[in-house]
Amino acid sequence: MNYMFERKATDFRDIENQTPVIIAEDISVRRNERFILRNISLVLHQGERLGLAGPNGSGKSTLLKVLSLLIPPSSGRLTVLGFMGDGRSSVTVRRKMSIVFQQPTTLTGSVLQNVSIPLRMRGLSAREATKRAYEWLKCFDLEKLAFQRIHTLSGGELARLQLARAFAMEPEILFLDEPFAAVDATSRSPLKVLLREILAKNKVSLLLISHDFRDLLDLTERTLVLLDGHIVAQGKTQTLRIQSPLVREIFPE
Ligand SMILES: Nc1ncnc2c1ncn2[C@@H]1O[C@H](COP(=O)(O)OP(=O)(O)OP(=O)(O)O)[C@@H](O)[C@H]1O
Repeated sequence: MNYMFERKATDFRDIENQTPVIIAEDISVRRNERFILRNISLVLHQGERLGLAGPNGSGKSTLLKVLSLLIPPSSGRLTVLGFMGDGRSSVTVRRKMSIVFQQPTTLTGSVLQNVSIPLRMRGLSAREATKRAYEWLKCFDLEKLAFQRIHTLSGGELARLQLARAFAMEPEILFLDEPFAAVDATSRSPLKVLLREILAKNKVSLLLISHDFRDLLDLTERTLVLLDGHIVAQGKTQTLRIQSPLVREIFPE
């Protein structure tokens, strides 16, 4: 099968030598006597693009919430950007992360306000926030919609707005949970090309959840596969399906 991006051997950086930005050791999450995540250990390195795959209900979103310090694990150790995930440091650390959720989170108001208001809340002046918001709207081809009301956007436009807002915060870690779910097949490829270009220019570390293994092939270097809350396979995204019959079974194409 031909995927959109052919990787050159030189594309792979020596990620293992980069500084870890997330270290998760033996993380478990239990709800109502049931383990949603069990003994998860992983490392996300600076500038790495890591994919998270798995069937519905395998625990992907829960793991994203733990790693982004939105929910505490029931047990295990978590170090994010050098801080132990102990609650006290979480506000400082969370300011260095952006999260795009499966269900779009928007403010009321205009497209521009949705990008600039969070920047104002981070302490930027009105002028700086508007300038930076415009730059990112332009990057995602949304500047013509800057004054459009948020509820009038199409699903695809909303998806691009979520990404523009996430990048505008200039995060060190970017978490994307199914960011293309509402984007149709025609628009998906150009958006992924754009996203890949932006990621190449930024040092941001990425954790990307997608049901579509092609998204992971197009955008990530390494992928972890979850099944029933366990990591059942991991490795270079390009070779993972070839190497693992289980991954081929979960993602037949
Ligand atoms: N707060 C909670 N209380 C009880 N069960 C929960 C809670 N949060 C998640 N779960 C359960 O944990 C399992 C994993 O959910 P999660 O949303 O992490 O899976 P997922 O892999 O992201 O699924 P999907 O691909 O459908 O988005 C599901 O069975 C879900 O019902």
